[in-house]
Amino acid sequence: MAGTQKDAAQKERQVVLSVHDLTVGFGSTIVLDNLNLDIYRGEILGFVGASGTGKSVLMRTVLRLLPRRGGSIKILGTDYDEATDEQRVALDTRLGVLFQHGALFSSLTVKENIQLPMREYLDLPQSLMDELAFLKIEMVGLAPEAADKYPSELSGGMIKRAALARALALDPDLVFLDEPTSGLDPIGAAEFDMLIARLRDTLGLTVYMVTHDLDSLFSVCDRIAVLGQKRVLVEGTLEDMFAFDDPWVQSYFRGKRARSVVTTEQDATPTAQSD
Ligand SMILES: Nc1ncnc2c1ncn2[C@@H]1O[C@H](COP(=O)(O)OP(=O)(O)OP(=O)(O)O)[C@@H](O)[C@H]1O
Repeated sequence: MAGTQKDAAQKERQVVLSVHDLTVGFGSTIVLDNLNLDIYRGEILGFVGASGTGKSVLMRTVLRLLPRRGGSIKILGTDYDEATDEQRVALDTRLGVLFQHGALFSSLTVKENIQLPMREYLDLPQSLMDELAFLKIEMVGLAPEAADKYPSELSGGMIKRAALARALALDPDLVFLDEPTSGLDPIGAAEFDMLIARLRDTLGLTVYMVTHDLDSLFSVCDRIAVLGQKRVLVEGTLEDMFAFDDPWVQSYFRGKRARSVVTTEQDATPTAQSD
C-alpha cells in the first residue's frame, strides 16, 4: 500500500494505546528515550528487539509498574496523568496481562488465580465468579478439571493457558503478552498462537505481544514494531521489516532462522489448483 493510503487507513482505526515521547531511565541510564507507539483496535502487534533493549521496561511502564521521566500514555483515549483515581481503576480493568513464565500464584488453584482480578475489581457473588472462571477456562482450551489444579500440577502449556485465562478475567480490550510461547515446544507454541488469533477474532481483542518467536511474528502478527536505539526503530508489516536498512533488523528478519521459518510457512500454504 502506498505511504499516504496506508497513513489514511491507519487514521481511520481506533487507537487503543498511544505512547507519546516516553522516556524511562534508571539512575544515569536512559532505557527509552522519547519513544512513540500507537496500537490499533483488533490488531496483534508483535514487539521485538535485541535482549536488554527495554521491551519489558516499556510494557511495565505502560502498566504503571515502573515510573517514567517524561511523555504520556493514553489508553482508549484517556491520558493516565489526567485521569481521576476512579478513571484509572476503570482503565486498569480494560487491560489484561500475561507475564513471562505465567506468574500464577502457586498456592492458589487455577480457578482461584482467575478469580483474583475479579475479587480485586468487582463485587460479585462466588457462584457467578465460579461460572465466569469456568467460561474463561473453556475459552483458553483447558478442560474443566483444570479449575481445581495447582500450578505445580500443570504442564508448561497449561500454565500459559491458565495465565491467559486470568488475563482475560475482566474481559479486557487490550492484552499484553510477554513472550507467551517461550518454553513451549513448536507444536504447543503454534497452538497457542492460533488460540490468540482466535480470541482476537471472537472477542475483538487488541494484542500487544513481546516475542522472540519468529513463527509467531510470521504467522499471527498483523504488525511488528522493533525496539532499538531507545525507541521504536521501525514498525509495519513484514515487508517493511525486510526493507528496513538496519543491521540488527536485517539479520533478524533475513537471517538463517528467519529464512527457514519463511520456507516452512510457504510449504504449509495451500497453493491454487491449476486447471
Ligand atoms: N528495575 C530496574 N532497575 C534498573 N535497571 C533495570 C530495571 N529493569 C530493567 N532494567 C534495565 O533496563 C534495560 C532493559 O531491560 P528489559 O528487561 O526491558 O529488556 P528486554 O528488551 O525486555 O530484554 P529481554 O529480551 O532479554 O527480556 C536493561 O539494561 C536492564 O538491565
